[in-house]
Amino acid sequence: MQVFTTKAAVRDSVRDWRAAGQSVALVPTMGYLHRGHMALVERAKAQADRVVTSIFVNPLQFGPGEDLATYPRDADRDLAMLRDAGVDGVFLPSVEEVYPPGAQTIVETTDLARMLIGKLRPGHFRGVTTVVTKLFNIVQPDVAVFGEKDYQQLCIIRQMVRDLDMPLRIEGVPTVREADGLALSSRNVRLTPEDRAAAVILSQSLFAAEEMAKTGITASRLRAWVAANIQANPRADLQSADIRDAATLASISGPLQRPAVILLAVRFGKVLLIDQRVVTP
Ligand SMILES: Nc1ncnc2c1ncn2[C@@H]1O[C@H](COP(=O)(O)OP(=O)(O)OP(=O)(O)O)[C@@H](O)[C@H]1O
Ligand SMILES: CC(C)(CO)[C@@H](O)C(=O)[O-]
Ligand code: BAL
Repeated sequence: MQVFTTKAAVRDSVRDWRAAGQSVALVPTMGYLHRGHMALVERAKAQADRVVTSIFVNPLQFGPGEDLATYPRDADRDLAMLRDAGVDGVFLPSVEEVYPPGAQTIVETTDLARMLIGKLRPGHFRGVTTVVTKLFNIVQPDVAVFGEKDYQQLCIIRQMVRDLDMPLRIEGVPTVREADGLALSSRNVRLTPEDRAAAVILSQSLFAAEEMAKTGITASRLRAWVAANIQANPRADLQSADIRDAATLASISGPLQRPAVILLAVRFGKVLLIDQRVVTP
């Protein structure tokens, strides 16, 4: 496995692979890897001859007062996991390598980036789409793999690729969960034991809502039930609970007619957890 710290180094290797007729998949991450990330790597391996994983905690997607400084990091452990998984290259750049002084250009989807998590974290998705565009341009993959856990992020990236005619395919991978249902997330390690136990309320609410969706309940009632179920837990500080069209993220309120996605953002102490579930009528 090669570890690249510069854009030039990753480009050189990708050029050699391409010259040998090989296809390339990219798995962008912020590191502190877990089984969810490894599911993305497995999907990438099934989609291309070569797999590059990037590890970069992107300052541009963190707002003032967010957890950039305390975001969990362990590059050695990450590299060992990626080597064991048979990844070909890891792009592990410094902030200066990605953002040389004087950069001015941003990439932004308009409507999709302002709703939901975009309201809770203003500017967050502009940081994501800007860095993801840069990663796509640096690595030039045939396919890039993202998790459905960050559902809005996945929708925004698909929209960006369509809107800007980016020449690659986007693959989404279902959320990998702990045995009790909690979605794996790098931030889970920052939960206190009490909050870790309480955090199961997200997936429990989503799984219950999935069953309720089959009974003809309206979208507004389902949203209200999920919100109330989470608010009944004294440790959970509900930030948002929404039900949207699964394909477009448009608001819905009446009887469910198409697949819908329930999107949750809940704070436990200082830790913001998100989760989602697509439900079908
Ligand atoms: N439990 C999971 N199952 C599948 N994919 C996941 C899971 N968790 C994260 N991913 C995906 O991994 C990629 C990198 O995400 P990231 O490095 O931010 O990890 P994370 O665990 O979501 O961290 P955090 O939510 O704490 O920022 C994203 O495409 C994300 O959707
Ligand atoms: C896609 C991403 C790697 C961009 O920094 C990040 O938002 C993430 O880890 O989901
Ligand atoms: N997985 C999304 C990255 C972030 O929370 O900033």
